[in-house]
Amino acid sequence: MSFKVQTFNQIAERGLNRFDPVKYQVGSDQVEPDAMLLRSQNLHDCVFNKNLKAIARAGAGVNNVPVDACSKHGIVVFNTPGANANAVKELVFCALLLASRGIVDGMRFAEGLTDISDSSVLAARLEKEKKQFAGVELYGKKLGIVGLGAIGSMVAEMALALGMEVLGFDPALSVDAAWRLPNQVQRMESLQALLGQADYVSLHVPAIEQTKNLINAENIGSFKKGAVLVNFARESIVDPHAVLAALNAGGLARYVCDFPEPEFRGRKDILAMPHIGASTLEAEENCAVMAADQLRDFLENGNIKNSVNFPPVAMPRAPGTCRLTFTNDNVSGVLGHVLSVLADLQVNVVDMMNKSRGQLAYNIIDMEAEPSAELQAAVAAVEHVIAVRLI
Ligand SMILES: NC(=O)C1=CN([C@@H]2O[C@H](COP(=O)(O)OP(=O)(O)OC[C@H]3O[C@@H](n4cnc5c(N)ncnc54)[C@H](O)[C@@H]3O)[C@@H](O)[C@H]2O)C=CC1
Ligand SMILES: O=C(O)C(=O)COP(=O)(O)O
Repeated sequence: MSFKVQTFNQIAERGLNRFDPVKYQVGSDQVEPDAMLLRSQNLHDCVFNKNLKAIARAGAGVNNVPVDACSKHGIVVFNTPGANANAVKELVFCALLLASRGIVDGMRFAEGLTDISDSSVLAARLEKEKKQFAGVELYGKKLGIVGLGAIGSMVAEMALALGMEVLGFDPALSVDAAWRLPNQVQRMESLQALLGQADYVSLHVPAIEQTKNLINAENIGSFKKGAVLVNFARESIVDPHAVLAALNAGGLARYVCDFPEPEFRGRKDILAMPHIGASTLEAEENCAVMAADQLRDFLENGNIKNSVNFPPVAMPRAPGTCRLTFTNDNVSGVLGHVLSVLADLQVNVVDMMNKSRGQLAYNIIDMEAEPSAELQAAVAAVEHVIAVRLI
């Protein structure tokens, strides 16, 4: 059995090395791939080949992948939850400091004194002027965190360790995420309430329909005067025009983000980085290894871990068996129909598993012996079956 994996973006070597070259052809030039492995590559206009079985996003956000269309074609979409969270957390720490102290302006000023060659004259000038670059401390200030998942919870821990008060808002918080959260985080009942109290607001929500322009012209007036907004989530979550208006009016003091816009250029109150939240050696390796391992287990065994559109499924393989997997619309009777097809072909089932998520159901069936050639086509012909594999 061999597979083709098409890669996009910079995928860490450690992840690529997880693919055994005997079984896998991996690279950006693969055509008709079984799977795709990518970071922020936009796949919304991509035409998927019939052979495509899975897409792995080495990272958290899957807004660059047409997940609904993938589900319709039975394509499993994976991400790597938490694998780059620490990298983002550390850059949020940096963002809080950049927004609070005269770091950028002070360094630019010092660099710009090129006409002074005498170090004691330079030191005297810097001492005289440094009052322009004084700032405030994070200790004792309130940080409001919107979205308390993998990144939000780490940011909360970090802020508490810095002596900040932490307010959190997350109406969709999972039980696992709630367990991870430090109990000093004060739960806010609404975004409005959080915005009204926080000195700093950091956004850590996914880019989905419900979070589009989450910070907008209507609620930007709710921020405390002089507050700082930090966005290392996605550009679509913040309306840039609302932010510019609030900065111009003196409501917001600073906007620090990972998503530059042309209108941001030249402004001292906006610090925009080139989407580097996850760009560390460690995060890139973590994401690539996790994504590659998830793809391998799916391609070789049909197991599914960390998918955003399929249920989690893992079944150990009994020695000497042959595995059938199929995806179907989540309606009654399909599994029974498939089992009767197997019975008609005199196939003995050794073990099986059936799980559903939303509109989709996914099944693994281990069979005693190598089935006859017509089995795959017979299962594919069953009404509501979307995709079938023999592995
Ligand atoms: N700048 C960068 O390089 C990176 C950006 N990201 C972005 O950060 C986002 C969050 O990442 P993770 O924390 O790993 O994801 P996560 O899935 O662990 O956490 C997201 C949290 O947001 C919450 N949420 C959803 N809708 C919400 C709403 N309307 N209001 C408040 N909370 C809401 C969810 O309940 C969940 O707890 C990603 O979706 C991605 O867009 C992630 C990694 C790197
Ligand atoms: O994981 C995420 O959601 C990110 O935004 C990271 O993006 P990247 O992999 O650095 O292109």
